[in-house]
Amino acid sequence: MRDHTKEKAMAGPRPVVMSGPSGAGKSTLLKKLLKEFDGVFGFSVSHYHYVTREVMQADVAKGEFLENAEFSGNMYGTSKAAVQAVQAKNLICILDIDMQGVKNIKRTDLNPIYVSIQPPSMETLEKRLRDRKTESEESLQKRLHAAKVDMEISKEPGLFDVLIINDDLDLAYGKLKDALLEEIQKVRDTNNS
Ligand SMILES: Nc1ncnc2c1ncn2[C@@H]1O[C@H](COP(=O)(O)OP(=O)(O)OP(=O)(O)O)[C@@H](O)[C@H]1O
Repeated sequence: MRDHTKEKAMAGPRPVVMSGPSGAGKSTLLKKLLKEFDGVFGFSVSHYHYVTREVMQADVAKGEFLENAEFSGNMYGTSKAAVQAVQAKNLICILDIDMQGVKNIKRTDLNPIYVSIQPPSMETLEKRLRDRKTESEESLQKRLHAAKVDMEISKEPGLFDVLIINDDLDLAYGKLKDALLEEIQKVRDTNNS
């Protein structure tokens, strides 16, 4: 059998997908994580691409992008190469992506840990989004609708490795840490060796 140990070591730590509806608490949990584990996590640079539309579209078609979107006529995306660059620095790359992004990344060989952050209920989600005071009524309704869809799809067996209901923040954070502990330890071990 071929020995893949070396290749894996060179690839670096597994990335982490953090998905879930807007307002579920992804940023809140991430902030805690970054505060507790300094120098362990990294972010892929989501860049505007100064390439022609044709080049970008070809890359998207080849599956080089995990996410791509278009804002005011510009195309942008998170590329696989950007994630690998973070891994090469021995950092756990955090990918805050939506369901479409999750499906795209499944088609790559990046092998992330898939985490879904979910609100305890639609009512709680609505309250949190309203209290956050970041949305207009229209955008709030849009997010609530998208959340319903997201909550349903997330239950699909095998789609996520861990599904965390963010009710009590400290409990949810504990679960997130448990899911990532092995990878965090690897980063630390590599740094200390
Ligand atoms: N466990 C919790 N209990 C109570 N409030 C919470 C909890 N987790 C997060 N919140 C609050 O809910 C709101 C939404 O959380 P947050 O902004 O982290 O969500 P998000 O998933 O990152 O949303 P978006 O995708 O829109 O950025 C925030 O105001 C946050 O302070």
